[in-house]
Amino acid sequence: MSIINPLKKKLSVALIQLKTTANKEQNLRAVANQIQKAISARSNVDLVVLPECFNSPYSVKEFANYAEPIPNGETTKFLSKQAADHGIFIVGGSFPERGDDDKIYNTSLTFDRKGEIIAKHRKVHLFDIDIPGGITFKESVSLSAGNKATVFDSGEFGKVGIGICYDVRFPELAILAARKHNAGIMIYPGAFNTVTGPLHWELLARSRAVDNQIFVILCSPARDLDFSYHAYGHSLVVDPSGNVIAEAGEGEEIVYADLDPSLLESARAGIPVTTQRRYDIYPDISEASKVSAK
Ligand SMILES: O=C(O)CCC(=O)C(=O)O
Repeated sequence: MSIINPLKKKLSVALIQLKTTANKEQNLRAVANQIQKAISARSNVDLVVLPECFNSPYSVKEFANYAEPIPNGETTKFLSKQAADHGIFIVGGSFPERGDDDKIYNTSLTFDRKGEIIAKHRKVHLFDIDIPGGITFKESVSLSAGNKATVFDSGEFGKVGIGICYDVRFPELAILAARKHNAGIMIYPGAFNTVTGPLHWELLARSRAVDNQIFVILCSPARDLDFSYHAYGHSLVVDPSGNVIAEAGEGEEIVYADLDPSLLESARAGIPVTTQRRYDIYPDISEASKVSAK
């Protein structure tokens, strides 16, 4: 059985883990500086990834105040120009979008080397949790959920799936991207916290990678204890065998990694689950799980 390798060539990525302030212009300036820094440090960077909510505080009270239309808002134009000026792909973290329906979404845009938007993902699973003594957060107070899974075709290095933060807890998005669309990479801008981060951040990234034998990238804001929401940090890259190949600490940092197609090939050749699945005995898992969720 021949191995399908969706990653067409080696891809050099830079994950920008930075602090977010309440000042949007300052946040955008900081992103521009960090992108410049990444490109100067590694001239071969193909793809830059930013964190969830990199231009606004991560707060249900603030999303509406920072929300912008797409594509005519300031942040879209800024990211497009950064991608075109540097000739790189950018997965633009996420920022609050004001939709045509006047609802607010947590949205991630991806740009190609010319600055064109090639993907738009609205977070589909809103972060509504309540852990007594731990953390309570309810994005649905001010955000609406997107209603589609997102995969883009980069052309040069194959297909890539996008999710945002809490989306990583739902294996279905990565399964769809990897198995239906043949994506070799899942990228999740995220902002886990100091309660669920230590428990699940790395575990979930490694799980999605091993489930599908793909690369998984998670990019977080840096931790800022002066802010109400304490992001976990630890932006990371996991290879298709589940190894963490690059990881940040908690502060501001740029994480670099090369995604090497041979790692994907050897993971799939050594443990050939991609060719051993028994679709005859699990023909429609999503129908079955809908029943159990009732
Ligand atoms: O799933 C978690 O524990 C954190 C999720 C989160 O912070 C988010 O979706 O923004």
